Amino acid sequence: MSAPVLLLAGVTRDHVQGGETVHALRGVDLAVHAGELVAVMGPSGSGKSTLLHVAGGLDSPTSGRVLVEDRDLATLSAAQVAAVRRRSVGYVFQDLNLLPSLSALENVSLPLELDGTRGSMARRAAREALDEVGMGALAGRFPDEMSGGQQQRVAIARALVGPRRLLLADEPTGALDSTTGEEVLRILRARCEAGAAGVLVTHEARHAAWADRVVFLRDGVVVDQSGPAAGAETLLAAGGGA
Ligand SMILES: Nc1ncnc2c1ncn2[C@@H]1O[C@H](COP(=O)(O)OP(=O)(O)OP(=O)(O)O)[C@@H](O)[C@H]1O
Repeated sequence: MSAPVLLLAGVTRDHVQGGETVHALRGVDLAVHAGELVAVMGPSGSGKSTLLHVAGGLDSPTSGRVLVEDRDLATLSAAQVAAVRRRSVGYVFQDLNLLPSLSALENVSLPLELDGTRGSMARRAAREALDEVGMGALAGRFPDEMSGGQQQRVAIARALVGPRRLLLADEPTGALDSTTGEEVLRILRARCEAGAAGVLVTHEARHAAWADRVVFLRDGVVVDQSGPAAGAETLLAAGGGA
């Protein structure tokens, strides 16, 4: 089997808060391969967001190794990690963070332009990403001219734009209605089937059902891993759910 797109090996992350140390991750091992969507579930405070931040180079582990496309982030300079984040990693957060003064097309092309891609090429890639999420016709709209669901799709297009191979989604369906939420998951799933590796943090078993595998965290430890829907339901029934 080829090397995983994302590999966490023995990852710990301690946060110091008010003189106390919180062990947010305590020895997590996780490999996510191309074509795979992995759901991460667990009670509030179990370390899900910390895991996603560490996986995407937004935060550094206290110990252990994080490899993205075979590059060990600990061996890279801050500038090199930033380049990995821009080129290889797409984040979808609940908080959309679209820039209000930019159109959908400009919001999506911005990360590429910041990375030095020529304007015309960046806009072409942005158009493709907007088409992929069914927003091509609204490329000229500004965020306040779009519904919440449309804005979320633009945020996803921004995460997908260019050849990113690792998609990290933290409760990406947020406050969306269930139809729009399902559409977001369908897009993530399709991108994984096209060759990306995805990690989806979710509290909902029916969202985890879109994943190939469910990883269950409790107190910063992976307590179980299983197949899709049935696995998530079983784990929740066992009392792990938030
Ligand atoms: N920057 C920080 N400083 C101090 N403690 C933190 C920080 N970030 C997270 N923590 C703590 O680490 C633990 C794990 O937090 P994390 O946000 O990763 O959990 P989570 O599973 O994503 O929770 P939720 O489902 O509520 O979003 C919690 O105890 C949290 O309070």
